[in-house]
Amino acid sequence: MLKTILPRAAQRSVLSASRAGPSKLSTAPAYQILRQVRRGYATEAEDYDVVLIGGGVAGYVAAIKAGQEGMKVACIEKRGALGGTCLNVGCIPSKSLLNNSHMYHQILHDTKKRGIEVGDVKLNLAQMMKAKDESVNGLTKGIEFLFKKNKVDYIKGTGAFASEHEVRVNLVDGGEMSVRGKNIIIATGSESTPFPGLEIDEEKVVTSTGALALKEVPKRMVVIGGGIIGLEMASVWSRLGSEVSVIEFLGQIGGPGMDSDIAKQTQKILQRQGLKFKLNTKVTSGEASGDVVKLELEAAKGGKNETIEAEVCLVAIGRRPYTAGLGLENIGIELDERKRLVIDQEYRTKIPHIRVIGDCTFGPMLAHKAEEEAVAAIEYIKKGFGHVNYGAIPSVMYTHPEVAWVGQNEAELKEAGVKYNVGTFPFTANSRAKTNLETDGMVKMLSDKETDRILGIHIIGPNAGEMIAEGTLALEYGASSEDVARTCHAHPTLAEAFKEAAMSTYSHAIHS
Ligand SMILES: Cc1cc2nc3c(=O)[nH]c(=O)nc-3n(C[C@H](O)[C@H](O)[C@H](O)COP(=O)(O)OP(=O)(O)OC[C@H]3O[C@@H](n4cnc5c(N)ncnc54)[C@H](O)[C@@H]3O)c2cc1C
Ligand SMILES: NC(=O)c1ccc[n+]([C@@H]2O[C@H](COP(=O)([O-])OP(=O)(O)OC[C@H]3O[C@@H](n4cnc5c(N)ncnc54)[C@H](O)[C@@H]3O)[C@@H](O)[C@H]2O)c1
Repeated sequence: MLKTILPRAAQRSVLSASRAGPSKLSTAPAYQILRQVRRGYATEAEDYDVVLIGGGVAGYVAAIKAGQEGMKVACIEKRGALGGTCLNVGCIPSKSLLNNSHMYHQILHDTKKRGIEVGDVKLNLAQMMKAKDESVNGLTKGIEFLFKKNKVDYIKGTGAFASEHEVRVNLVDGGEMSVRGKNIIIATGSESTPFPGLEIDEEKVVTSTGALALKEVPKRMVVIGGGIIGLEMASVWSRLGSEVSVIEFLGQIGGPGMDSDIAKQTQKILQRQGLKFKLNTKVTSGEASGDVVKLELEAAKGGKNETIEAEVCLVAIGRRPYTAGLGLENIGIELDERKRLVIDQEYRTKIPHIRVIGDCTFGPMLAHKAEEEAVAAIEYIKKGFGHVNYGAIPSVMYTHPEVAWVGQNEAELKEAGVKYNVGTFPFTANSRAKTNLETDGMVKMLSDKETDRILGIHIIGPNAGEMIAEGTLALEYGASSEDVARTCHAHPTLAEAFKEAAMSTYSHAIHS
């Protein structure tokens, strides 16, 4: 049973406004909540089949899927907009800035050789940010539309467990309500891991959220962490004119999963674009003083120390699950040592009707992984079976060129003692890449030495993020490299490089 509890002040405002007549009543704050309830943001109906806490990719996809399955569903989201990190401060705004900063950089440095001479090129950062915000707003509103279409009740507020079946919600517009769920799914996502001692103000010391909304191009930017967030944001601001240095603790960039051959090529290309790297280097401390941020650096394996200064410092050392204020103590659910909610293969916590999906539990922190889990979790509830192949989840870094991979990399195969074949094909030998004057990069394929089954695909090159879909499908269907090599690919396309890498894995490529 859903209860709408209005604060005393709000009750008074409804009462006095109702005495003043209908025009005053409709603007009273408490009436707005009731109107939200009637509009479908919340409902006075009975218990829900499924309640989602969190309206990010995991939560909103699960809510829509549950609606499609005919279940009575509510989704509680506290940020005042649907789509979570991905749509509001992650995938979408970062790709908008990556795309448009690339166009700007290309017009400045690349079009002349193509026979396109452009006059006075100017950056209008405010307009670039506006274009980003418009994409975000359009997409988040689109989810609200899908909620209505699939009869999902959208409750704007912060949810916390009152008991195993009841979630208390502090509404964004004031007031409280409680919802009961036969099933409750936690999808509360993740947050940036802070760097000890460096206070985030999102202006000088920023996480990705601040880096997506800087008001001017900093003269210098220092990035702590050469993972995906670090490299995507470093690319944006370097293209727009900042001198960017990336400090990475490990001996290679790209974060976990990137094949080391590909990581080396990526670093070379990004260096050519102007990025500076310090690998095997640990940031030990930092502070903002006056107009600059100063970081103390130390060689990871001991050695000389140095100081680096910049106008803006981006902290990009990973993300951690977010479960603050969820009232987990009220239901006795615990976190593991990395603050992840512990679940079984069907996403169930130790309280079986409470499940967890997305960034706040195990696995890569990726939007498409969250989406797969959302569909599977609802299928487990509705039908008793679901499916996610964790061995075939692609990763894409949207730098230029893009870097994409799926399956295992060479170091992982070596460590597991698996015998494998390697095939590579460079874009310098691909006709379409040559005509497009975009020849940086290669496709690398790894297959089982005995069976030829594909084990991993690693690409750096133009449109790698699209091309990896073919690799993911091949991996999902258990294809051999010969299967791909014998599949006809249209000419002239970049995808021919994928086919030729497969040919080189099981036999020989034609064009190299
Ligand atoms: C800069 C950046 C770029 C990224 N780019 C990509 C990319 O290109 N591709 C990709 O696959 N992934 C990308 N990611 C990762 C992707 O954003 C996450 O994997 C994805 O958002 C996870 O979805 P989620 O639903 O699990 O969590 P989230 O998207 O974090 O959503 C969780 C939601 O729950 C809400 N919430 C939390 N607690 C409560 C509560 N108690 N009550 C109500 N609501 C609550 C939060 O407000 C939030 O909206 C990027 C991340 C960042 C930071
Ligand atoms: N395109 C995408 O799919 C995309 C884009 C952005 C973010 N994401 C997701 O967001 C998550 C977080 O991204 P991220 O880049 O912050 O994390 P990450 O784990 O990918 O990279 C963090 C890097 O920081 C380094 N590091 C840690 N401490 C350090 C220190 N003290 N000094 C120097 N280096 C240090 C680590 O060695 C690592 O390489 C990732 O899981 C990623 O999947 C995905």
